[in-house]
Amino acid sequence: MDLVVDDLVIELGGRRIVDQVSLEVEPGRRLALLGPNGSGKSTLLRGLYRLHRPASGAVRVGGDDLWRLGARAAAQRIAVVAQESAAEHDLTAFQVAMLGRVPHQRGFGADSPADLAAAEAALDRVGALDLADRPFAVLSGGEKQRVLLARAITQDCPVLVLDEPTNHLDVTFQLELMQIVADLGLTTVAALHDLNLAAEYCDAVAVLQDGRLVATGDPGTVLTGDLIAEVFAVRADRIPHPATGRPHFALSPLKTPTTERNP
Ligand SMILES: Nc1ncnc2c1ncn2[C@@H]1O[C@H](COP(=O)(O)OP(=O)(O)OP(=O)(O)O)[C@@H](O)[C@H]1O
Repeated sequence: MDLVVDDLVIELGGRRIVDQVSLEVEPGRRLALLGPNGSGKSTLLRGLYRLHRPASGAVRVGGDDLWRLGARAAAQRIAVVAQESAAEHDLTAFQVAMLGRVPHQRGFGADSPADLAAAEAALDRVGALDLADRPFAVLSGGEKQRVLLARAITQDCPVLVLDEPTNHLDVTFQLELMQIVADLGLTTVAALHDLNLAAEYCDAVAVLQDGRLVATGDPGTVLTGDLIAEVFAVRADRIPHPATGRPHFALSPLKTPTTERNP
């Protein structure tokens, strides 16, 4: 299922936070949303999962306007791994994973054996089955992140939105999570801070600066040293990843301390 962002504007507190952004993610492709702190990544993502209504423009999923679809139908199409919300606090990890089934259920107490099996399989897939009976609130940041990914998998949607999914994760699970996401084969948009993870695991990148899209396309084409210097104010020396051949970036300050000390 495709995801189209069409001239989207989101205004909050009287400020334009997302400024006329247009994007298209084809079915099964993965887009990394990049940009400095405060550039509008999370706000744009919230526009994709119906938390912020556009001031103008539209988000279409599978050809349908997100706001015409309604909340339940939208939650059957778009699953989200965002920073945790209060909703999970009194639940066990298993119950959090089960929340993914809610958009597919009618009425209360309708957990079918298939729903329970889906939650169990999702926890297993993210290596969190041993956490199933533990209260979500006491889990570590990385453990919570696994369970929230399990909930998104349980939701069984064609589109997946992730907001900084590798936050809190050790390096092993950062790579594991990106691989799990890639293996799901869903239409995916992920806000990432790590340029190397973006270049390694995503088909395309979109770079935001001050709420505006400054570049979009294939990571190898878009992520030039000049673009990275301009947007992030760091020097990026690009090398092919020794194992995969994908673009890899060695980052350093634009003015290195060595240069300043030894002019
Ligand atoms: N509800 C709100 N009301 C007013 N301003 C907001 C609101 N939410 C976000 N903003 C502002 O919008 C701007 C973009 O914030 P956003 O969280 O989308 O950026 P981001 O790119 O995700 O940043 P980070 O990388 O630091 O997570 C910031 O200046 C922020 O203060």
